[in-house]
Amino acid sequence: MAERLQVLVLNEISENGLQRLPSDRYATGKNIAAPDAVLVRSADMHKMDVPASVRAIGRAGAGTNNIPVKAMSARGVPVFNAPGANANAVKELVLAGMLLAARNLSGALHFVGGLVPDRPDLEKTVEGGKSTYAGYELAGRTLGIVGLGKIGCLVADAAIKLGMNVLGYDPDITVDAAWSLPSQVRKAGSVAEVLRVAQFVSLHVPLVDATRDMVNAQNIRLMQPGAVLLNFSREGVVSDEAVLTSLAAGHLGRYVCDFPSAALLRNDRIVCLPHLGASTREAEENCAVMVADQLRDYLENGNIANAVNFPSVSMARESEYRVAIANANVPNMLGQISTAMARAGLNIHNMVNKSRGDMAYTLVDVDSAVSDAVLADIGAIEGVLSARYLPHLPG
Ligand SMILES: NC(=O)C1=CN([C@@H]2O[C@H](COP(=O)(O)OP(=O)(O)OC[C@H]3O[C@@H](n4cnc5c(N)ncnc54)[C@H](O)[C@@H]3O)[C@@H](O)[C@H]2O)C=CC1
Ligand SMILES: O=C(O)CCC(=O)C(=O)O
Repeated sequence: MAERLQVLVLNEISENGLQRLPSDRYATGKNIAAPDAVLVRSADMHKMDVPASVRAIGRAGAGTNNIPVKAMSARGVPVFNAPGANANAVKELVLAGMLLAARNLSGALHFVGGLVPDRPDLEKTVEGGKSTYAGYELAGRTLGIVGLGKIGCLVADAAIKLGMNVLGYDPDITVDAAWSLPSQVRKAGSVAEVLRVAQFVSLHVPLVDATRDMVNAQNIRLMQPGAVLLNFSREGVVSDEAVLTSLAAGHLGRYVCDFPSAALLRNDRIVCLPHLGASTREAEENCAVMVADQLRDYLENGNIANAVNFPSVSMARESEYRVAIANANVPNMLGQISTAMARAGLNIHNMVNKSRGDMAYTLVDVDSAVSDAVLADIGAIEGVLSARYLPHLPG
């Protein structure tokens, strides 16, 4: 049996996903010393020395802020994610979050949890206590969404169906996302406008430099008195300090978030969930299957779909002998690569080259086997970040 590809699995990954990596070709597990690839959910890979053997990283989810993407790009290692695969799960939890806030559900549940079962006045206590938890309805209220990607668009659609008014802000909205939005969604021109107008504000952006502290001490003041802020994006997108100050001043009504930092605990106006957004059977399976399929196609065929740091590249196999090269997006790389191949007497059968920002990626199918020496020649070209030989596996 040919040597199996080694996949280090850093978190619990749905079995349905792991099964996409058949055991005759792949070894998967938590204790793999020289992995070819890594499968991860939320584990913080910034704290880890990513072994030199790693050729690809698959994030079974959306956000990649737990992965050192820049360092991986410099090594020619693509980081795959699973766009949209957990979006419905997050959308449903955002709806739950709005209802938790509007109907005072966490306080109400706490009240009921404290009732004494065999007291004869139980019913009276329930009826007497309930007025404390009276709330308001979502229909007719305004929801502002920052980030109209996979999740933001689903939240917008669901909120419209619940009778809410929706406005959204996303300066880089994709054409597909814009097409998917209900026509009733109003376009906002800034985060400030969203904060000013909406009674509920839900954030659905990645954590990057530009979104860090997106809601902060300066702009939280723009929110309507009693408004609800929902953060299912990431810790860091909202300033905890700004939230605590605004809540203490009686300005912000409630904060609902999926990231329970120490500062946010034990505050009855804050609803903290333990990063549960994507924790449904369906989302875990969708993410794991999508990312395992992408990893496998990359490891075996060099094809790339849904990498956050590489262009999408796919070429049907027309030859048994394929070379995959990641290189800096600078002039004359293709010339040097094809010269190295020609020197070795290799005839190019088919080829595709694409770039994205500083990164370029090339697949070359040749008519005969490629030696280690040719691969080393290509790898030695200045600007080549990685070069792999991918002979077609039988089956
Ligand atoms: N709580 C949880 O368990 C989960 C959290 N997430 C978080 O939600 C984020 C969004 O996920 P998806 O919607 O799937 O990603 P996505 O990539 O489909 O959408 C993100 C959107 O944010 C927009 N954006 C980026 N910077 C912006 C800015 N400064 N202002 C306004 N819009 C901006 C982008 O243009 C894009 O349309 C993820 O990056 C992750 O951090 C995602 C899944 C689960
Ligand atoms: O895998 C998880 O549970 C986290 C999901 C998430 O935060 C994401 O997909 O960005």
